[in-house]
Amino acid sequence: MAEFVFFTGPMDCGKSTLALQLDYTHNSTGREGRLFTSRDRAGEAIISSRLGLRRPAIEVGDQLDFWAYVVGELTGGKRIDYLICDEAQFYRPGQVDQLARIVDELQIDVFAFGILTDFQTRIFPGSQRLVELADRIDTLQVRALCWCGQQATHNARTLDGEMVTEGDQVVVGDTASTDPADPVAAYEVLCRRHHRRRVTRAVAKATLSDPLPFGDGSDDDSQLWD
Ligand SMILES: Nc1ncnc2c1ncn2[C@@H]1O[C@H](COP(=O)(O)OP(=O)(O)O)[C@@H](O)[C@H]1O
Ligand SMILES: Cc1cn([C@H]2C[C@H](O)[C@@H](COP(=O)(O)O)O2)c(=O)[nH]c1=O
Repeated sequence: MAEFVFFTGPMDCGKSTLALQLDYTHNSTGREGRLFTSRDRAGEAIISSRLGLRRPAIEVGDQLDFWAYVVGELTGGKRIDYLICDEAQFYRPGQVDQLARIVDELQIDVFAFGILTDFQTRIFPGSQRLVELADRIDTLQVRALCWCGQQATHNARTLDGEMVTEGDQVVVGDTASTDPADPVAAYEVLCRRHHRRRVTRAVAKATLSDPLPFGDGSDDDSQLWD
């Protein structure tokens, strides 16, 4: 029975790495897959992981019809056993419906990877549809950490180290970007408490005399309430 799985977690938790690992594992057993992505930081039509792995992929623009693409390949005599779909938060909900149809009617596994929520803690429309339709939602096991040492569950967009609260939902960017000349937006993963209080690593460093990176820290930032 084919499966529709949504692998999710905050930025920088290893989703793209797992996507490429799954492709490698399935492909090495003789299965044929197709890789898709949307607006990867490394550029168009590429899946890149921070561990250095990179693979060419099909870029998912708004017009891409997964169903038509797969049916076209199959009727052209090609074989497809699975799809790897990275940055799936950027897919249109209708495209996620197409993926579910591919699983059910063509018996092709679909493995989708993406973040759930944006910098304002709102769910991306594509991720919402994935939550609604996937057979299984798998939260990644490599837990990204907030600067305080708690599990990072939220994605903050930053400017000069401070959290930004207004802006477009989609702005491609990276958690490692510290270069102000870097064209991509900067992001930082935080626990809910520090996302709510807008306490990024830089703010904590500037405000707290002794930020405790892995202590309990329960009241250390009480002065940082707005
Ligand atoms: N130099 C490194 N050495 C070991 N692991 C690394 C290194 N750089 C990144 N990682 C791992 O890769 C993860 C990010 O992987 P990536 O696939 O790019 O994440 P995502 O797609 O979820 O944003 C980090 O959480 C960390 O575990
Ligand atoms: C929170 C948030 C993120 N994005 C972008 C930033 C990155 O380009 C991707 C996430 O990639 P990753 O492989 O999971 O690190 O999403 C965005 O456009 N808007 C946001 O609010």
